[in-house]
Amino acid sequence: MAGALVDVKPTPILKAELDIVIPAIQNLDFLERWRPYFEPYHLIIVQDGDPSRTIKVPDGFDCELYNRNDINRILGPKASCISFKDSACRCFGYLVSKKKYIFTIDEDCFVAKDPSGKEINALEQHIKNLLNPSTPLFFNTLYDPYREDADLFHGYPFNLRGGVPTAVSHGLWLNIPDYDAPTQLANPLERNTRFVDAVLTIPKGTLFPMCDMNLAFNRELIGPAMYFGLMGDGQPIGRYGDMWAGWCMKVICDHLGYGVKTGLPYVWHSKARNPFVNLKKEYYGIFWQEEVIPFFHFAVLTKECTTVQKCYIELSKQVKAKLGKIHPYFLKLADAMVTWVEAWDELNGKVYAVSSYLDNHPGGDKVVLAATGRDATEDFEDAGHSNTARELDTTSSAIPELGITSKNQPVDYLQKIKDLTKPIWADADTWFERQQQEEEM
Ligand SMILES: O=c1ccn([C@@H]2O[C@H](COP(=O)(O)OP(=O)(O)O[C@H]3O[C@@H](CO)[C@H](O)[C@H]3O)[C@@H](O)[C@H]2O)c(=O)[nH]1
Ligand SMILES: [Mn+2]
Repeated sequence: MAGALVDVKPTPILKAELDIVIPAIQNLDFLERWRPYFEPYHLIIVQDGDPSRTIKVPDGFDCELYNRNDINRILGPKASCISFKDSACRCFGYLVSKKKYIFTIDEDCFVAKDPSGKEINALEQHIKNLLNPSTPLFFNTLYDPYREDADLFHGYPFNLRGGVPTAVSHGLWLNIPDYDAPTQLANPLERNTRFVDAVLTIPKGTLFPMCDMNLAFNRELIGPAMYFGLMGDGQPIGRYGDMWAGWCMKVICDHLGYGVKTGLPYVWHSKARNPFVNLKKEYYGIFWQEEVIPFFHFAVLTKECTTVQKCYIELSKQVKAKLGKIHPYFLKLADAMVTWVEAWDELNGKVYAVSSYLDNHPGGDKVVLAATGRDATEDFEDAGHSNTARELDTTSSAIPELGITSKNQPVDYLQKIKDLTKPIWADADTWFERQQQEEEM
């Protein structure tokens, strides 16, 4: 019966709903290794560095490639917000994509194997993570309850068992870990050989160091927050783009009631970079992060922040006011955050956050996501949100803004238990003995 109570959806391939974004400074021969997994998908290659160089992509892949000239042509003056000579440039791919989901991977990451020697289909696991809810509001000690072989533990509140929509799936890496330069210098030969078969929701109110080597997200839910900042050429800092995005994204997910998962899938990270080169890029970040992280811990978004864009603009104001004192760089970064949102809205239109939809469209309206013009009403209801949420009385255990919208959710689960176990009630007193006999045979 494991898993019977928590509906585990089969994993669709989503090839028409997902783009793969890869930042590149060299030929993408690594795609040959991923061909069985990536070939059905559309790739968006963001070529960094000298635009006159040619990046070769193996035949047979459906892809579009953008170099710096393309970025300048498409964004005009707003191109100033896209980093140059840093992997943070990849967020341009999130901007120009028109799909619901994004998977981003580095070109030195390959297919990993699990302890049994079986290849890991990283994309399939990310899709599974994104399509199943997260549990940021109450920690499930058996990890991700929405996996085939797991469920919600005794004592898990029934009115939270529906979980919340998952916005981000943060995968991990075997072999070369994503260490900062000082840690790498102190442990030059350390390799990550530990495969942990778990997916965890990062609890609400907890930040984490997001790594973009093996990352997937729901672009319609959280896309406008996935800006990787001003890194690399012309900037005092580099190699912090993914972490910056992770801190902004997590504060916004916590506010809007979305979940962030980390754990499976693993990829094989093949190359360590020169720690001395990395140290030069990271240097300021190592000191600034000790002040930036408390800033995000205590950042407050008000109830007027009902869309990702509004949250992001509010964060940029707080960055300017509170981090500008650390270094003038943060004043520039705060402006770039606004430019990014303007570029996003210019290319994609506004994307509704779930709770904002409830505020702006009580009962009955369709949920049409302007980013893609897609009617997302069904997803919206599937994710446990219902347009009738506004009609719930406030005495119910429902917490609409946290994505818990159905006051009869506890009844749903209890009713499900009754329905699933009905056959047992017929001969309850002998059922258990029979189970034990069968297990002993
Ligand atoms: O200037 C650059 C450098 C690299 N790229 C592309 O970005 C990825 C990652 O490059 P690389 O593997 O050299 O760098 P790592 O140190 O392993 O990067 C990881 O560490 C963090 C840096 O912020 C981040 O979490 C990971 O990306 C490759 O695809 C390069 O081609 C680039 O575009 N521009
Ligand atoms: Mn790498």
